[in-house]
Amino acid sequence: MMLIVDKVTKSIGTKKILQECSLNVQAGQICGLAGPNGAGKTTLLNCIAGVLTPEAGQIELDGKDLIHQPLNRKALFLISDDFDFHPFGTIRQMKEFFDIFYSLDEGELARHFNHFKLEEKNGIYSLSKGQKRQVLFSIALSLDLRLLMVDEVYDGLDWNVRRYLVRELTNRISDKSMALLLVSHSLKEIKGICDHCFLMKDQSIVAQEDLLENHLFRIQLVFREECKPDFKALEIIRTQQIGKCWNAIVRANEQTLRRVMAQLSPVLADVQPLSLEDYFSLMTDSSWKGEEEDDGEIF
Ligand SMILES: Nc1ncnc2c1ncn2[C@@H]1O[C@H](COP(=O)(O)OP(=O)(O)OP(=O)(O)O)[C@@H](O)[C@H]1O
Repeated sequence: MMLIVDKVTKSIGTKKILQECSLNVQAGQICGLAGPNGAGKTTLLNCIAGVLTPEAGQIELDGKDLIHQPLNRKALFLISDDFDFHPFGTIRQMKEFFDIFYSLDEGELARHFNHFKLEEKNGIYSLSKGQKRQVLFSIALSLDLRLLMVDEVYDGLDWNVRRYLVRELTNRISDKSMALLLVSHSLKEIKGICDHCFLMKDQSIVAQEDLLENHLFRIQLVFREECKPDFKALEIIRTQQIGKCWNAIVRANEQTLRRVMAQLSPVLADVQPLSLEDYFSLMTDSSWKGEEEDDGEIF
């Protein structure tokens, strides 16, 4: 595992923002990080990047401690959604600022600046929000990184810039030397570029999904009488019982699913493939029970 975030806890003032938050990212992965407003996504990125120091937990990149060894952070870069460089500085000064800590590949940087028609002599104040992001992406793409994190990945960027960045970023990770962790509020955007997605809610990661191997289904079963169906052969993610009706979110092969459902012999059965949007909505809906919240008798 390349990035390991293990049980990270962070408070700001008296408020707990992250509570034993854990996630792992492998080299070559493009991971999305989604979740409701205020869930703690930005705080998590800031803890990984060293902008904030957690009070408990471990963060490692390639087995190297990121919390207490700042130099290990040279292998990562965070494009935050509110980066504010000295307003009277120029693009050149911004480049030189990052060059103090990182080693920029000047040729690569010039290629991106040319593409975006960015001139180093220009003042940061003269740039639009999207152009400021273009500068940061150009710098990030010119570094020798293991992990690039982007908060609000497409914020302020037009469709041509997005297409260019998707191409450049996927090229960069194709040799599996690097990974991406991208925060977005749009699951559509996440599905468009990511191969894995984490869902954050209430200060920690509550679900994750492989977007390439997505075999999620929502099943609805109605029985003659109230009962506790035997779902053992299926990987149950969530269940909800309303009288004689059982709803469940399962991860399964469709054939196995249909066989198990036939064995349960309900009066009525419905199977629907589950979209990521629906899955994450259900994971944030407290009327559904997770396996760990059950009394253990059913599964
Ligand atoms: N400096 C701070 N002082 C106090 N509380 C803070 C501070 N920064 C963040 N918080 C709180 O921490 C929680 C998580 O904030 P964070 O910005 O990490 O969430 P987020 O998931 O990125 O949200 P959004 O999707 O709205 O960008 C929020 O409840 C927020 O109010």
